[in-house]
Amino acid sequence: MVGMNGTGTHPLLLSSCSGLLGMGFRGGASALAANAAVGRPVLTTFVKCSLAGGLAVSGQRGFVSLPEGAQDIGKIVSSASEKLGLGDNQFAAGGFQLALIGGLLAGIRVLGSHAVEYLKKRIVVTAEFDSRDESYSWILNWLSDHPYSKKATQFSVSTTIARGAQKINGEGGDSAVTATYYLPAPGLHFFWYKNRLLWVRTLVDLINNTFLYRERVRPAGSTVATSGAAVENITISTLGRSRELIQSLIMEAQRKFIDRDKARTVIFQADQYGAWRRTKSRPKRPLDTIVMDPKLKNYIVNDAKEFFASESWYAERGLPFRRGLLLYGTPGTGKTSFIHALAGELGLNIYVVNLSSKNLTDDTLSELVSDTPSRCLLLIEDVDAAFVQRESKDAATGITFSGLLNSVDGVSAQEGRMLCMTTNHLDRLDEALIRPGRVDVRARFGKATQSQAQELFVKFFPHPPATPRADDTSKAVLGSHSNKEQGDDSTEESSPLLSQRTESERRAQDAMKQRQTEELAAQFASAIPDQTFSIAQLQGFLMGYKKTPEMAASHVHEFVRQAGSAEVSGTAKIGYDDDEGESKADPPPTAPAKDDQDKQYYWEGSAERQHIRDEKERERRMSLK
Ligand SMILES: Nc1ncnc2c1ncn2[C@@H]1O[C@H](COP(=O)(O)OP(=O)(O)OP(=O)(O)O)[C@@H](O)[C@H]1O
Repeated sequence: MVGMNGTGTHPLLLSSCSGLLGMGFRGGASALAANAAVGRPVLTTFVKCSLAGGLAVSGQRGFVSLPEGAQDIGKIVSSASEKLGLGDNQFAAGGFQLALIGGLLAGIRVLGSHAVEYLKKRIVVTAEFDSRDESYSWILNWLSDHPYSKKATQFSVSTTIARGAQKINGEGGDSAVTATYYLPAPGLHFFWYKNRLLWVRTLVDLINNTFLYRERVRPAGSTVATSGAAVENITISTLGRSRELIQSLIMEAQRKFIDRDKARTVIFQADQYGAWRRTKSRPKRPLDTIVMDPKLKNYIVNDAKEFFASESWYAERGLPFRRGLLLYGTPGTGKTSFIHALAGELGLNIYVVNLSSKNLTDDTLSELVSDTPSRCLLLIEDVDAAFVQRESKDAATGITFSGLLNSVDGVSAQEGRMLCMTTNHLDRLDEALIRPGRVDVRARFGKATQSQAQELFVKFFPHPPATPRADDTSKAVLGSHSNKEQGDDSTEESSPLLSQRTESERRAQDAMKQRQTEELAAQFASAIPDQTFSIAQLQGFLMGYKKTPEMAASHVHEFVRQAGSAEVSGTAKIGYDDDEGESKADPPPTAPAKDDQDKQYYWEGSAERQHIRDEKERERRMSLK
């Protein structure tokens, strides 16, 4: 293509060299800068410019034969250089020409990319989702449900739906199998939504500079310490100028995500970076699974409901829209369980602060509290754990008592949240922490009364529902079919009668079982000394007899005699419950001597224990059959 001249000096080389020297250097530099700005390999552009410049000049001077357009450019460029008086100086002229052409091309390129951007904005609607925002989870969840993700040949498998550093671990699966999400693999994906073509893409990985379409950028303002949390972006685009389609997609995704959590209580905890992290979600715990004084239960629930419904009442009086609840009492009496049930009843999520965390400082605590959503339960468990009165219990705890007070009701504290604190030692708390305004309701959770023990038993062994089961109805229908097949004409009339009889028999059976359970519950409760055992202890005992209420009722004396020994209940705990708290029980009549306790397995070899174990073993074998 490129011709050679007879003088031995290659004009193209001459032109390129002169481009680097003299005036051309500046032009080349600006071309380089322009090209760097558009993100293209600079060297390639430089070579292209040099070639074009060289070719144009060479064409003008007759060294090579060039297409007409290029020759015209060459003519314009050389006439311009002649006008500037550079015609005689081959180096200067070549450099000038190169700079002019390079600049021209770079200008065209920049203009071109701006034009493309402009056109894109005019004809493409794009929504961007950042993994630091909750909307990112909506979109991932939506994408994982979209038929495209189920059919895509390139897909990612995940047991989490990530939101920044937050993971939603395997929720939705049963206990044995973790839930799995299928997501389109990183890259560009096209799919249909409401008969319109959409495309989703994640952007270039800036850290590794690889072509992954996945953008990982350091969160704005983050320090090196927080750089572990990479940020990802997803964009969804469609042709057109109306945002309606994408907005409806976002709303659908949001609804789906919220529906997914509707029957669950989501629990957030502070991570080491001082940000809330979604740790788990649980099915909502019904309030009636909590065994406690019904008056107290209703009082707290109604108080909380009233609080969340009276935002304007607080605003009118200039009062901070906050409420504090303190639950105190012996371990295992249901304080935490009640807060979970309360959150379920109110449809709120729980944000848990662990005051003993070494990463927590006054600043992070204050940030965390102000970052809670406007409606939530903020839970501080074992609030006595970090402080004894005003003194920090553990030097490693990064918060001070005044930091805690400021966080819970300082100016930056979020409005609309209910602060729930639990403690086993009310007496260890500083009055300032629990003064009215910070704590509005105090509730004591005591050990089980006899009637609570009875209630627990009935709840633990629920009597079967009195409604007909689906399989029985189908059995009746099946019966009518098989009789028909056998040519029995009377079946059509007798089938409803049959099902009616089955139904009334079942009701009678259910009623009998219910009576039996209640009798056993009464028997169980009568053996339990009042306010001696926590519900958790009683529940632990019942766990040993999950399917045999009769045995639970008959062995309860043993349990009481051994003062709540978990061995009797079949759990792993060994020895006596050493809760000195509020126990009003007399020392257990057959309590072993201290020496025996030290041996731990003092009951080994006892004939009675052996009998119980044999019975349990027999039961276990029966259940396996
Ligand atoms: N009043 C109760 N009603 C129903 N279940 C209860 C009750 N009290 C305790 N339990 C059961 O006992 C276990 C422990 O309860 P929970 O953690 O709520 O007690 P807690 O008072 O918060 O204890 P701690 O002070 O040690 O944190 C849970 O499995 C819970 O279901």
